[in-house]
Amino acid sequence: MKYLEVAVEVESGFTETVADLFWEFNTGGVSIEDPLLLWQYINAQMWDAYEFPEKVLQAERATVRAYFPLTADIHTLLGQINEKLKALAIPFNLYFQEIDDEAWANSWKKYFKPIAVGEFLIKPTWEKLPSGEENKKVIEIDPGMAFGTGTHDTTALVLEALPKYIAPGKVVADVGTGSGILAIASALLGAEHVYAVDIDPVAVKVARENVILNRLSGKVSVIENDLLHGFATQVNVIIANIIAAVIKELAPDAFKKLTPGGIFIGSGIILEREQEVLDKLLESGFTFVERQNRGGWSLLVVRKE
Ligand SMILES: C[S@@+](CC[C@H](N)C(=O)[O-])C[C@H]1O[C@@H](n2cnc3c(N)ncnc32)[C@H](O)[C@@H]1O
Repeated sequence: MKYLEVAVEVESGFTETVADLFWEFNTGGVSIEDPLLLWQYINAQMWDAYEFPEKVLQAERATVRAYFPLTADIHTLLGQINEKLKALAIPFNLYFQEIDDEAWANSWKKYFKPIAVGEFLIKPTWEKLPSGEENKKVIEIDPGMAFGTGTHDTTALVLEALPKYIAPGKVVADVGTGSGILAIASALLGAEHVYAVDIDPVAVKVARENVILNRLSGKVSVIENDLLHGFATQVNVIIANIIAAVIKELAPDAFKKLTPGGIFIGSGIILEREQEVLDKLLESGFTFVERQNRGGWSLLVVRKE
């Protein structure tokens, strides 16, 4: 299948804003080339400068790329993206080109390096385990065209929170699993079984491959489904890193599908909508446990008493 790659050049501080705008348009994937961020990792000696093209390291501005299926209404979509970018009132340049999906899958690899988040070390399959990180729980990930390399604040917030809520024996549902990263992390923390659910068949395929890569096929089942509709099993923990509106939609059903004492972890909530999502969770019967904020994103944890 052919895709349209839409590339937007902006100042470093605006990459997440542009990425969020692309997610609003339901892109299948976003990649960010940000020279400032690369230099932060290089200066912290986590990554090596020689691994990145000179052109990217010396670039004055960051580039955010997103991918959309090349369908008949692609020109309308491009027009809408252009209008939304103008409304942000920030300087930008917009480029686009047709690509095949293989090129897209590979575009992630250039900038995805091993990264430590909480107790975990997320490692692309093609990289070696860095020395000094041997005591971390290693998650091998090849994100392909699915969301979830661990570098996004919404994923990192969940990875940091998980050890508090997942103990050996727990049964977990990871709704909106993307690359499967949070389901794999839950299994590594000792969950008895994890149901990893995604509505996107591409994410389901990628998550299944990552589960096999981490030798967790017996512990993680990847299911193509819309949220938890028709899902009959009661679970102890539900994780959902999706977006505010979808978490609100999921809240009443999540309450029903948790056992007493069960925990719901919601992420991907923009800060402006945190209270609205929390209100919906409380209205669904949950009690508040904790909130964490980073980079304009909120993570909410609630319990079914
Ligand atoms: C932001 S990504 C999160 C990926 C990964 N869990 C992480 O934390 O990095 C959200 C995922 O939710 C999935 N999704 C969106 N709406 C959904 C729905 N109604 N049911 C199931 N999955 C959904 C998307 O396909 C996408 O893979």
